[in-house]
Amino acid sequence: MNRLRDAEHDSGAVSLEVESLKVAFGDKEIIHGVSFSLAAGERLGIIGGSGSGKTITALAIAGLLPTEASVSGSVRMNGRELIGLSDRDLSPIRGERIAMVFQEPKTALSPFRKLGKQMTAALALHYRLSRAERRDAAMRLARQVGLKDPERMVRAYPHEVSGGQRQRAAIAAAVSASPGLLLADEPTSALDVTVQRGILELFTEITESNSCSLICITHDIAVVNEVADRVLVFADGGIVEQGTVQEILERPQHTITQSLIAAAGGVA
Ligand SMILES: Nc1ncnc2c1ncn2[C@@H]1O[C@H](COP(=O)(O)OP(=O)(O)OP(=O)(O)O)[C@@H](O)[C@H]1O
Repeated sequence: MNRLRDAEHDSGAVSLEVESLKVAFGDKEIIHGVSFSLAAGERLGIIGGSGSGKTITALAIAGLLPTEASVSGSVRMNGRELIGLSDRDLSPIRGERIAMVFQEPKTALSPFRKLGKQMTAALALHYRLSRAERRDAAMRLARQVGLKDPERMVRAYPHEVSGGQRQRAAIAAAVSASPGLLLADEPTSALDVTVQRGILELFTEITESNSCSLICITHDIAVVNEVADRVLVFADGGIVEQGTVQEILERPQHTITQSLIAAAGGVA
């Protein structure tokens, strides 16, 4: 297990500097020159209505845009420019340092593989693990993400557990190789309200214990209030407002922000 511990020590939250980021599909520009920064260890919320460009911005940072997209501007991770790097140079940087969690863990997890295998897939890719090492790692991850009865969980298939348990397993898979940045896109939208809070608390715990930065995309300002220090408000492919969560909740300037707060039933 020492190699796994080394991997953990090798970790560290990453910082981002995004400047004049533009994304276009053909001649249609979708993201119109977005600039923001993320300090190492910071938790940033990105809110905005449907189609405002939140997901495309996150995918551009993670280098996961479809090939037909064209990107310009600058994304520096820990000071290193990522835009313009070849796929070969980019994939180890982005692949190992950034992990994503999506809305529906059913799509992130294969229905045919046991959760323990899936939680440790990224680790197994980087390290030659014995069966016992991999099992230990799965149990450790299951405990870390608060999966009760980890023995059963690591042997279960996704359809045998609840939606909240699946999302915990997906989070375990995402953080297993100690990323420096976790990008979560609507991570609680598919879950019952009762399990949402537990998952949001898990994000806070995990970013602290793993020394990891967080970008959480959501249309729900109550989610931002739970997990983020600072928030960007997106509309029409650009940032219309940004500030600390408290500033945005107490003094929203833009009508979009005001309507997102109203939609959440006021300040959570
Ligand atoms: N592959 C694509 N080709 C062309 N346009 C695209 C493509 N993917 C996304 N878009 C467009 O980019 C815009 C921004 O989409 P994006 O998914 O970033 O919005 P979003 O803010 O995440 O919204 P939602 O909350 O609905 O997911 C939308 O108008 C969408 O139609």
